[in-house]
Amino acid sequence: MNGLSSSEPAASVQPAIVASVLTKRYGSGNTEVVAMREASMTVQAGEVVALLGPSGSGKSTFLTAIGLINPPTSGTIAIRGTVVLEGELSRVNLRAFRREHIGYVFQKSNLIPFLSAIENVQIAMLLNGESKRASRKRAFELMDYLGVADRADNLPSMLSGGQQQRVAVARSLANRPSVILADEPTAALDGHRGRQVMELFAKVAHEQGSAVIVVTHDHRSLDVFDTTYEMEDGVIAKSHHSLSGISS
Ligand SMILES: Nc1ncnc2c1ncn2[C@@H]1O[C@H](COP(=O)(O)OP(=O)(O)OP(=O)(O)O)[C@@H](O)[C@H]1O
Repeated sequence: MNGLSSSEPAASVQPAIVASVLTKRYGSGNTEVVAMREASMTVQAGEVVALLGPSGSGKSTFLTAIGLINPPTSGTIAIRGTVVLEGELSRVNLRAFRREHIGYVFQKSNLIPFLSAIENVQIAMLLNGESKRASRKRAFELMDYLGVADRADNLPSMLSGGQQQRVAVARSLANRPSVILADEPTAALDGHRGRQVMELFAKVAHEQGSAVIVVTHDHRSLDVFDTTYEMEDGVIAKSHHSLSGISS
């Protein structure tokens, strides 16, 4: 008996995201701002997390650090068991890693203005080596799911802010990333559409096993999330409210 069996821990047992004691300083001397102070968070595959906090508390700084866009000054970030950043030092090719594993939805949709809505979704897949035909099919399905398929061939400038944001959400899901990060993705949407987008993130997390972190000010949709964190003055803490336990 060689002892190798299916009881061997699978790679998926690793948390999807482990952020450990992240600190971020902007500037120096008189103008120094400490935007994150020893912020830590572990997110499991399939978990959908809300990050709340007042303006300027460091939420975007935290999210862009996890998104490998804005490295922390110190602390480590591991994604699916791989240490990707140690302070500002990258341990992997960040651009390639980001493209393969991370979907990001910004406060503003950041669509490419000279590509149609569907091309904006498709391009994420084309860059990952997907065929034109398969990427167009999936882009259309995602847009249909988000209620913007009828605007597929329009340029972003012809779409409302909310429609642009839904295209951006479709784009973030295109490559079935293991980590999805969204910075106030529903700010431009009405309550109903906003809730739909939050529910979609939860569905993607639960069905595809993606780890999702959503920065939000919208307390009305908090029941959709598995875990809620609050950030204040650069410090992250798990929320005391047990949302699943709210009965009223
Ligand atoms: N590039 C930068 N240079 C200097 N200071 C910055 C920079 N980016 C952010 N900050 C500062 O860091 C702190 C945290 O900002 P951050 O954008 O992360 O907060 P936030 O919680 O996302 O805010 P909001 O909810 O308003 O988007 C703020 O004091 C901000 O002014």
